[in-house]
Amino acid sequence: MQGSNVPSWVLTLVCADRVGIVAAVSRFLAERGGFITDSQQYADRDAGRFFMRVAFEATDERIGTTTRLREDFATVGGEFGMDWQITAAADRPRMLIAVSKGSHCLADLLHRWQTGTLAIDIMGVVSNHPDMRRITEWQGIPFHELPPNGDKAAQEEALAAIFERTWSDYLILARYMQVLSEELVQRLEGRCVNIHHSFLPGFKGARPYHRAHERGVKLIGATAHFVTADLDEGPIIEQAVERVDHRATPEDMIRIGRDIEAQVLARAVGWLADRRVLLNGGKTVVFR
Ligand SMILES: Nc1nc2c(c(=O)[nH]1)N[C@@H](CN(C=O)c1ccc(C(=O)N[C@@H](CCC(=O)O)C(=O)O)cc1)CN2
Repeated sequence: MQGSNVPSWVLTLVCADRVGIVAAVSRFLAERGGFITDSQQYADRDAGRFFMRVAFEATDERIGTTTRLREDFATVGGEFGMDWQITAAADRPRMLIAVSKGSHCLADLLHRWQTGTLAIDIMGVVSNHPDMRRITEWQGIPFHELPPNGDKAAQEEALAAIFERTWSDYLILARYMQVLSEELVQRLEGRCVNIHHSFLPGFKGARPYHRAHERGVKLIGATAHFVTADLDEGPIIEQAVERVDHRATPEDMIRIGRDIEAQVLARAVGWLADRRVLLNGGKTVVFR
């Protein structure tokens, strides 16, 4: 089998670390003519946990279908107590995007999706303001305006209902400026990612650029992280910084920060789409 339409898959796994994991995985694939195109692994010695991502493709019919692969791999997974996934490389994750009034991260994601450089399906955009309706519907994507601020329960119930109704895999907070309740965060555990406009752990919460300016920092940045109930404390997926100096006003920092935020969030979403991000307690393993 040759060429780009060769059936291909990504296997990711996390399990207690021990001898023989890589051998078992590679034997499983070799027995079925699985051709490994990329393999990365990491042993967290402190946690005693092993992480692995293997991209592989079929060389003949022996490998079968995705369903058959999953049925067969369950034996290996069970033997090692793995938390594993096998996903067809062509399967694009379904993303629901949340935004408030800032367009820069949403516009960047929409452009990358529209130009095919971000392999995701955008199921819709939800917002607590009407401002982003035009840019969203212009791309032919459904826009959902949530109940107004102040009725958090109604707002969150509507958001959760859209997430479930669209069978979304991830909720991307692309500058969505409402703090999600613990109940909603638990409902979306490991499936909700936020872009915070600072280089965490510095300047959590609101108005980070003004506080950074007040502090006189020389670097500003942005952080993409999984969302937990604790504001801006979730496992970090990606970060980046830019140099600033004494002449930079808060407005300059906000302007410089927009580009950093958009790039960091797009990289994080791209790695999620490629199944390159694994949770490791309060941290992540990212097989770039
Ligand atoms: N449970 C969580 N929810 C959210 C997180 C998070 O980490 N955990 N990140 C935020 C995004 N964010 C910073 O990145 C952020 C958003 C909002 C606020 C805030 O203080 N909001 C005020 C209202 C502001 C407004 O209406 O404009 C509030 O909710 O009272 C701080 C940080 C997204 N949600």
